[in-house]
Amino acid sequence: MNLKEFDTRILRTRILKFLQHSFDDFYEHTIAADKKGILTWMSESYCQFLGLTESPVGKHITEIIPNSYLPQVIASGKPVLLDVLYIRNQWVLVSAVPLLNKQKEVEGAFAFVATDSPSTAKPLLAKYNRLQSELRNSKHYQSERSSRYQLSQISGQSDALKTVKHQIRQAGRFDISVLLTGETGTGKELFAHALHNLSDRADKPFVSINVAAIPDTLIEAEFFGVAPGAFTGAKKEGRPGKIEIAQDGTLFLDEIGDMPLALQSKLLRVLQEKEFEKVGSNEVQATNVRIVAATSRDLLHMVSMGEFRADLYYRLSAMPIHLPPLRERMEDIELLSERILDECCERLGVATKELTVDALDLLKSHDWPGNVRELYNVIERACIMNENATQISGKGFRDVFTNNLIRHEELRTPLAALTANQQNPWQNIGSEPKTLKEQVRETERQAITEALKQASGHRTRAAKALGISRAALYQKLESLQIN
Ligand SMILES: Nc1ncnc2c1ncn2[C@@H]1O[C@H](COP(=O)(O)OP(=O)(O)OP(=O)(O)O)[C@@H](O)[C@H]1O
Repeated sequence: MNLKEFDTRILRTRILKFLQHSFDDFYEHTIAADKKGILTWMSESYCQFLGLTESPVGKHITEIIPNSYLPQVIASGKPVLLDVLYIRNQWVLVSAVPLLNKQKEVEGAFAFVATDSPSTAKPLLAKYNRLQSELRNSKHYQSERSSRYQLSQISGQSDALKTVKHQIRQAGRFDISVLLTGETGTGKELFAHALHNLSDRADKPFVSINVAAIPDTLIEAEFFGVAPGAFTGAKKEGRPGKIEIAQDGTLFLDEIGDMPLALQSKLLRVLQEKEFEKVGSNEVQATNVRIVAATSRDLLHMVSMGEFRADLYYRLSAMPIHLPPLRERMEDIELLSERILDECCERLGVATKELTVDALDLLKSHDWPGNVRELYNVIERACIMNENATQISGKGFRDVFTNNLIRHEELRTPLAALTANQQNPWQNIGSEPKTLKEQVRETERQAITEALKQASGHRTRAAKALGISRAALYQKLESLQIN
């Protein structure tokens, strides 16, 4: 062996040693299977992670991990150098390599798995989860014309909720207008989606429009669309309105109580005559949409005050369905909380958790003025505050409630809030320097979140406290992706 060959051998040995140590540090679990996919090895830590009480050796890999990469690696003979896999409610990092004999035939495969190795896997997985949630959000925007929720996805077993589900199923069978009423955060939008999915229009568009979020000056164009060259500055080719986009499907009008009177008469025409005209056009267009409207306001009272057209009210409420507030269906808290907890852990990329008995008792004893939305926010906050815990106890929620109260006080004395923030503006955000734009976004997000909490999720009150219009608040909620 010449000197050069000797150097190369030493170098290779060193590299292999280094790799071995890196794998030990980085990957916590290992698993191997033969060429038929029968498990020949699984590290004890992996067995524990998977919750196995006996050795899986001798079983087919897919019996233990149905979505494992090993069968694919065995079949192709090609490695999966680094990928993610969803196991036991969390994402893990996986590297899988084929084991080849001298003839380069596949003898089996070996995989390394990292779950929450603090140095490498955690930041990577956290980033992956963040990207996933951004992707989900962007898909949500892309698919705003499709309906996302089924009735079965709406949690709750209380009699009150069962009655609502029954009414929604009934309404799904008839092509009539439906008016969903109920306090803020009771799930009106969720039920509107479910209703659409149950109807004959399910494979047609579901288009949602939040009447309160659109300034009065723009609402007509948003609703009916704009004719080509309708006015200076308008697009040459014009643009369709939501009514046209929802053709043959469902048009969901959220916060219908905020619809200006002038538009109310035009909507009545849509309902009665099934026709409309675009802004800047006299051409009458036929339409076929089902209208589902929702409001948290007392529309009948508005009718008596002359703020809402009586004829429109009766047209819209061919089938009125009232959603009960959470405090009237406390039996649903447990199911709802568990579902929301799982969802939050997955979305935030934190360890999966369960709720202790005293945590559930505490949640059941709260009044929930902000309904399910408030419950969602409280659980989300508890998840963040107990990021690495496997349980959230009553104390965990008491901390959230206390924290909310303190921050509400801060909000009432803006100077105090300002001073507190100036002392350590990034205490909850991390230590990396942020651009001015990010800082402004974060400050806005905090102020809006707190205002909503203080107003128990009531958006009109929150907008008032923040000194902005409802429409501006809705735009911020959307751009800052606040639930
Ligand atoms: N039964 C439920 N199961 C699961 N999540 C729910 C349920 N009801 C409401 N939510 C959640 O609560 C939040 C508020 O729901 P939604 O927006 O449908 O309420 P809303 O009555 O339309 O509120 P607003 O009147 O303020 O627009 C959403 O995050 C929704 O996913």
